[in-house]
Order: sequence, then C-alpha cells, then structure tokens
Amino acid sequence: MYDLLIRGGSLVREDGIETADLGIAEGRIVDLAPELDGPAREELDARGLHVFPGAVDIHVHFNEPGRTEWEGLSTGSRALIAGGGTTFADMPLNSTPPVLDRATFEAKRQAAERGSHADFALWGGLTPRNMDRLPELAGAGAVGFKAFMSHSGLEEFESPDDYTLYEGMRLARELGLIVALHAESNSITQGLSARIRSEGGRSVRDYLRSRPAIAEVEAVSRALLLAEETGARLHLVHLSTGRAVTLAAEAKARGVDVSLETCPHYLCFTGEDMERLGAVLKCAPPLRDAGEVEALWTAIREGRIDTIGSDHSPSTLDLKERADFFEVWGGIGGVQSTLGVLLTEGRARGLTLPHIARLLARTPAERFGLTGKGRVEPGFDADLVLVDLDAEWVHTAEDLHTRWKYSPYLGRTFRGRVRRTLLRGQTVYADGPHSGGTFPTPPQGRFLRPAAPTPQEVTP
Ligand SMILES: NC(=O)N[C@H]1NC(=O)NC1=O
Ligand SMILES: [Zn+2]
Ligand SMILES: [Zn+2]
Repeated sequence: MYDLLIRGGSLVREDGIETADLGIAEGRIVDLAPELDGPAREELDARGLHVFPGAVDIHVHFNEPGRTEWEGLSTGSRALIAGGGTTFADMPLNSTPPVLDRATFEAKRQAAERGSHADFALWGGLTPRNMDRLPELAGAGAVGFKAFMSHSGLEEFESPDDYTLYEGMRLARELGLIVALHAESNSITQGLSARIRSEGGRSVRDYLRSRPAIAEVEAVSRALLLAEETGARLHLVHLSTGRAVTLAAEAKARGVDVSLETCPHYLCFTGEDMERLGAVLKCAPPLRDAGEVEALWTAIREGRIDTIGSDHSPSTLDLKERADFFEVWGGIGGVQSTLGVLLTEGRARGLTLPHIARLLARTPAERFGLTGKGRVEPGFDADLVLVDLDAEWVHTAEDLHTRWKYSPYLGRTFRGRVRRTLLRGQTVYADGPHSGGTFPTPPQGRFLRPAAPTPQEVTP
C-alpha cells in the first residue's frame, strides 16, 4: 500500500527524462516503474508534467530571529516552495544575534522548526570572535561555517583576517565541515569605497567602481591558497566573474576540495541593469557586464560551476530607498525565481533538464551531506516539483510569497511553471488563483544535520 502514487510524470533523472509512475510511502520514493499497480491511499495524475527533484537552496538569508521584518522563516520558506525548492540552508547572518555559538544556533533551529515550510540546514558563522565556538557549532549540527572576506554590511558579523581564516580552515578541516566564503578583498573594496566617497561618489556607477572584478579574483585566489594549504573543504559563494571561476576550477583540477556557486542574478542582469533598476538589484559582489554573464553561462554549460544558490537577502523598503547608493541595503530578493531562471534562460542556452536538476538539487545535497535529498530515485525523500514546462507566464508581485513584494524578476516572462511542490510526499504548495492558502499548518519543515563526508570526498 502506497501513501501516494504519482502517475505518468516525465521524471527528471540523472541520465535523462523517463515517463513513469512513482510509488511513495512514509515520505520516501519506494518504487519507480513505467506502470505501478498500487494500491495507494491517494493518486496524483502528473501526465504532461515534468517531475524535478525539489531544489536545495544552500544560500539564503531568512533573517529570523531578530530581523524578521526583512524576511522570515515562514514567508521565506513559502516563497522557496512556491518556486520549486524543498530544502534550504540558512546563513548565520542577518538574523540577530548572528549564529556564532550553540545557543544562537539552537534559537534559530527552534524558530525554523516552528515556522519553516521546507526542510532546512543551518550555517554557523566564522568570525574573529567565535573561533573557540566552531566545535560546538559542529556538534549542534551546522552544515558548515560561513565567513566574509569583505565587510558583511553588519557590525555584528565581522570578517576574519588571513590569520583567522587560516586557523578557521584548519579547525573546519578537523571538524569535517565546509567553509563557505564571500570572496571579495576587504582592503580593495574598502580602499576604493573610501576614495570614491571622498570624491563625492554616491551613484550606482560609483558603487560598481568600488567593487571591481579584481576584488573578487584576488580574494578567490587567496582563499584557494589557504584551502590548499590547510586541506579545508571550501565553498565559494556567489561567484560573479569568469576569471574567478577559472581560478577555482583550476584549483579543483589539481585536487583542492572546492565547490563553486553562482546566483541567478549574475546570470540575468548586468551593471547597466543595476543603473536602470537601482536598489532592487543592489548586491555584492556587484553585477558585471554582458561578457561576464555569458562567461558564467559557459562555465555552467561546461560543468565548471557546481551549484546555484539564490543568496536571497532582502530588507525592509526604507533600507532600499536611499539617495546615496552606498547606503542602500545590498541583497536581492530572489528565492522564488531560481528554478524559473534556469528553466527559462538556462534552457535557452542549451542546458538540459538533468543538468538543471543536478545544479539545483543533487549536487548541493551531496556536497553538503543532506542525505536522502536531491534526486528522483527510490530511497530518496519524495521532495518533488511538478512543472508545466510549456507554460509561459509573466511574473507579477501577486506571485510573490516573500515578506516584501519586490524582486528584480517582476515583469519578466518565464517559461515553465511550478504546479505543485511535495515535501516528503505531502503537497506543500499547489499553484492556482488562491495558492496563498495552500501551505499546510503547522509548517512541516524539519531540521537536517549534515552527514559526514563520504570517504572519496575526504582529502587525505
Ligand atoms: N549580509 C548579506 O546578506 N549580504 C549579502 N547581500 C549581498 O548582496 N551579498 C551578500 O553577501
Ligand atoms: Zn555574500
Ligand atoms: Zn549571502
């Protein structure tokens, strides 16, 4: 007896698309075959729809507790699910207090167990203040340690200097956990910002000049050296330049344990768009030119980029409405759009559906030890997204489930629409005119503790 039988969907599997039935029991996929007999408590007709593994967004800022007015675990996870995600990993900032020890970790875990509609893992922070707390964060179940090589934008989350980063990586290696880095040079970005501001620079163009590509390239090369030296597992978040990707891919080829992430906004928008649209597109590293956008797409197509995270990091409107662009909060509202961007822009550039599923689900799940997530296969959690690939739609504010109804993707035409999202076999989102009301109460999200890396992932 299955709890659920999903009939006739086009399953997005590693080797291609296969039309088959899925038998689900106790939250897991237990059978997959061209035709299953049942019986089942419930059946779902998925003919004409593609069945993707639920996306695993390893990079979000839902900001709870402490800055729930910017976003929250409930609103953020609803948006994730409406966009085809089923698991996220929340960054240790901009929630406040930031997650720097066991107590702050447990506080966020409790908030997420109450409020999250998706399964979740949690990052701990690596700052000069909490080096002695990394072991207890690992014990509490942190998915890894996040550090900023440039100013984080928040006083309470300080960036480590090279010494702290070196020691932090050595410790993370001992603990078996990944270090995720925001890689921009503090000294280059701070130095340029100070000079440009002293000359009266306040515009979008001035902001872009204050964070040039070399700031990323230099920090990435330093991070790779430190990872190579310490043997730490490294995850480079939000890479924005082809040069940084090349450096990291070369390091990986010679054995450095590094994974590469980029974000949808670096694949959709340029610095000129930032000048045109303003605050809704402010982010760090900043948007680049059209050449960099295509360099990132090429790197994705050629398999040099491992994962795509949203880096969803919105704020209240007043922090977005500043005349001085340097004072505008930097962070994009994009958690709901990642799959849509890949299905639209990625497919237009020749990405296959299995490749999209790998970037958004399988690879992040495997890299971060989220066992049972990320694949449409027997034995895996029934975290599934039913997509109508032919549906064309224009994104409006009414579609958004985020706390603030702004997004740089509003007005854009997407191809491929999420019709239904299942978390461990339960429908947690259904598309429709009243889709705002379909989220289950209480929220179903569960905490995920990372599994230890498999032997072949452990560097000697
Ligand atoms: N603190 C925070 O969320 N910062 C993020 N925002 C952004 O644009 N880049 C980031 O690193
Ligand atoms: Zn960052
Ligand atoms: Zn971030």
